Amino acid sequence: MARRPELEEATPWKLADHPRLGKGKVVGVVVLDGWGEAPPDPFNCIRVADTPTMDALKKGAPERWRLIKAHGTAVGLPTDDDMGNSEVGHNALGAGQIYAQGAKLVDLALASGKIYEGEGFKYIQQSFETGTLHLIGLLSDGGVHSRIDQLQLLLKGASEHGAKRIRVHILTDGRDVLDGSSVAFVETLESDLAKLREKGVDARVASGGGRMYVTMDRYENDWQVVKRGWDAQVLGEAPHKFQSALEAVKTLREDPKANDQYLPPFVVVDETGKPVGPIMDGDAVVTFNFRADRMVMLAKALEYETFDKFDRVRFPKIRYAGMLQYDGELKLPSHYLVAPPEIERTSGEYLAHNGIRTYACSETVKFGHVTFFWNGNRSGYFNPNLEKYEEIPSDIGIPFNEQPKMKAVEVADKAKDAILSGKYDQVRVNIPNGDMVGHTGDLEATIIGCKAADEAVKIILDAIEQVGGIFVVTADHGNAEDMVKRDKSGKPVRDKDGNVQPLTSHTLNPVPIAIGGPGLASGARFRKDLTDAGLANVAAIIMNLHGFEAPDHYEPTLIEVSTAQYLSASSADRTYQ
Ligand SMILES: O=C(O)[C@H](O)COP(=O)(O)O
Ligand SMILES: [Mn+2]
Ligand SMILES: [Mn+2]
Repeated sequence: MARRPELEEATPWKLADHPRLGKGKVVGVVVLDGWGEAPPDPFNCIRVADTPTMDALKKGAPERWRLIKAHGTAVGLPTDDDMGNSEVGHNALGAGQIYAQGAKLVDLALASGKIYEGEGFKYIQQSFETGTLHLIGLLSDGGVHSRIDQLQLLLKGASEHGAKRIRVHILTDGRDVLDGSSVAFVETLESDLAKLREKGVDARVASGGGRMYVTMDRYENDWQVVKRGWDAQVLGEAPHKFQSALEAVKTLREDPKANDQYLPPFVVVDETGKPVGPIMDGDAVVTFNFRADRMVMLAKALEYETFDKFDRVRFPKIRYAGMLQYDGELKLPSHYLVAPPEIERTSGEYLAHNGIRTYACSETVKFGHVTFFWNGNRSGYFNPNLEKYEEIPSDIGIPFNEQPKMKAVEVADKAKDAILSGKYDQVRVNIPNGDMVGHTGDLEATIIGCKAADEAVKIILDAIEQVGGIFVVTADHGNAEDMVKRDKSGKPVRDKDGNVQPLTSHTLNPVPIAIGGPGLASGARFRKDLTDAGLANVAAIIMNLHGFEAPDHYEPTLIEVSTAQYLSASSADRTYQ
């Protein structure tokens, strides 16, 4: 969606009072990451897990529980075949509006050719005569952080616009796509690069590694991840050396414990053992991921003159552009190929203008989700006097199936303290387990993670009960509710030995939303219409619960307040209402 400057002028920041819902109640907002709704099934870890709190919300108060869409066009993705993800999910939850997201904007810019006319491309183009163009990013068709078809178009377009020497630095996926799919993606890329070579462009893969071990850390959880990538991409140094990327990925996958997400770093070398593509002075670099969170750290390393997160050894003088600008507040990177969605007038900004005091918390791996993504990809506060964001350090250097409870209870305890403190009107958290453990593909661990997430919800709901507050519990997209690769009819795919393949990715499923708490007016319930509603409708709900009407340009609220002070579920059934 285009920038709408008219909003700045015409729309006041002051929100109208809600005619029926009062002010002054603490509102607890819980986002369960990767918690979708699907029928019971042995591969639905949420249904298998013991989740009494979430079950009570669903069964206890049917007028206050419903499903909302969390994927595809409902969250601004190109098609309804696109699974949801945290960036678009939290953007929609926080912004209350549906914006065409990075994936779509890049598609449009590539299709129209406008990408090559923009400032970002013209900037890197200045290096093409004498330097190399390096493309760094996630190699898959997951559509969450990047897409291989966009990389293919960019390779073609860049060579047609003057790039003579191109080096691709790949990050293998296995998280948004099936583990093991890296080999086929490398084959596709190698074949494209071979075609470019036939046309006289010196194009090769120069380095690689698994996304979770090389480069794609987020929220400064572990800079060593970025350093491993830097050493391979910039310095041409890695523990593994191969003469081609295909040989690299095939060989590294021979290790029985190998996993695309965690492949070790490698560099591609020539016959003499020399790396074929370290990043040098005078080169151009593009990070081709459109999603921000896992590219910001590398962007800082590539762009910031002063940098102390690890020893860069060499800081090449390059022309660097992101596929998008990843951080609107930091203006990072300063050059980019496609303008990001200008997510404006988020609920956080509105509520800050209306005096709402907000506390937000998660553990490191999801901290930016309830702050940065929630606020439309802006870091920092709208009003530091009204907001406090707190981060619980995540475990470092272990896959989350080894610690599936993660910091769920710690995050919930922080939220509880914030709720009981009387200092905040909104207490917002992200509970990561369903998603982070779900991405490991480990069913047993995911079941433990879902139980822990449910316990965290209970801690928060109990605190809300204690202060007479209101809660909203929802999720950003599915993951843990479907953990197996399925055929078109929905049956798990089994190999000849009867084994299934774990599904590590998100899903297309809707997510639940529940409202309640002693502070919620007794006639408040979900409307029966708007059956197609999605995550973007949640911001209006939250504004209502703070006693405000949502602005007209927001997706509509899903709440109505009936005059008959009656809810059909018997209160005996209701643990929370
Ligand atoms: O970055 C990741 O971990 C995955 O690609 C997507 O997961 P998220 O959208 O839940 O962060
Ligand atoms: Mn998520
Ligand atoms: Mn996820």
